[in-house]
Amino acid sequence: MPLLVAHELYRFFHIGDDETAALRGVSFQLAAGEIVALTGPSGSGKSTLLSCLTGLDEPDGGHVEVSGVRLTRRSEAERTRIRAASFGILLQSGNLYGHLTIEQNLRFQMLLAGNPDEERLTALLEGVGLSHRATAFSTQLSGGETARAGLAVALAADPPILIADEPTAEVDRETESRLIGHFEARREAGLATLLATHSEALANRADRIVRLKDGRIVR
Ligand SMILES: Nc1ncnc2c1ncn2[C@@H]1O[C@H](COP(=O)(O)OP(=O)(O)OP(=O)(O)O)[C@@H](O)[C@H]1O
Repeated sequence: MPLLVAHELYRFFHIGDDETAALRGVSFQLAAGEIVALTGPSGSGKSTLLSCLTGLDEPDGGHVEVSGVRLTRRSEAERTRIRAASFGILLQSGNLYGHLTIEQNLRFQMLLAGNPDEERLTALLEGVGLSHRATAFSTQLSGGETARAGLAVALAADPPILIADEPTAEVDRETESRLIGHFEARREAGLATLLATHSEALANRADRIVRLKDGRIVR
């Protein structure tokens, strides 16, 4: 059974009299042990799709299932519960609490998941190359460091599904290949990973590429 299923998702945004159809009937599946790259031009609907898949946003039509459980059209509290149990999420910004240090952010995420583990915390920091910045606050990090710290937080609870929006947007080649190593380790462990990316290097390492254009999947 696929871990994540989207059935015919539609999402419209209105600003004044203008309507943007950000998603126009997107159906999609993600299986355990799979890395899928979501690509498409700027404005094609990638971030909107990720928000709907994780229940951070509600689609106007269609629905999402996570491990066979409907996520769409539930209360905020229920969506939050399902999201916490199933997803690690890396957004383009806002992944870290600014008043906590990087290691405190990680520890907090592990506590929320009910699984504090100092060894894992150390390994995660090492894995994203931030051991030396463990006690820094997010406001003290560069763009690339912020992205890597956000990824460590998203990975902290070993989520069955990792959803990452542009995870390698601000990192150098070496760091990008290190992050790809993390995604491949998740595949080996039978975990699912969905990455929205403009990086060809990253997309080419995925098992499958799903392309969006004008809110639709193009084959
Ligand atoms: N909250 C919003 N209000 C109005 N329009 C929105 C909103 N969010 C997204 N849109 C519009 O929906 C369309 C899809 O946007 P989305 O951010 O999903 O694209 P994207 O493929 O992730 O782009 P990028 O690669 O630049 O991040 C765009 O036309 C965007 O302007």
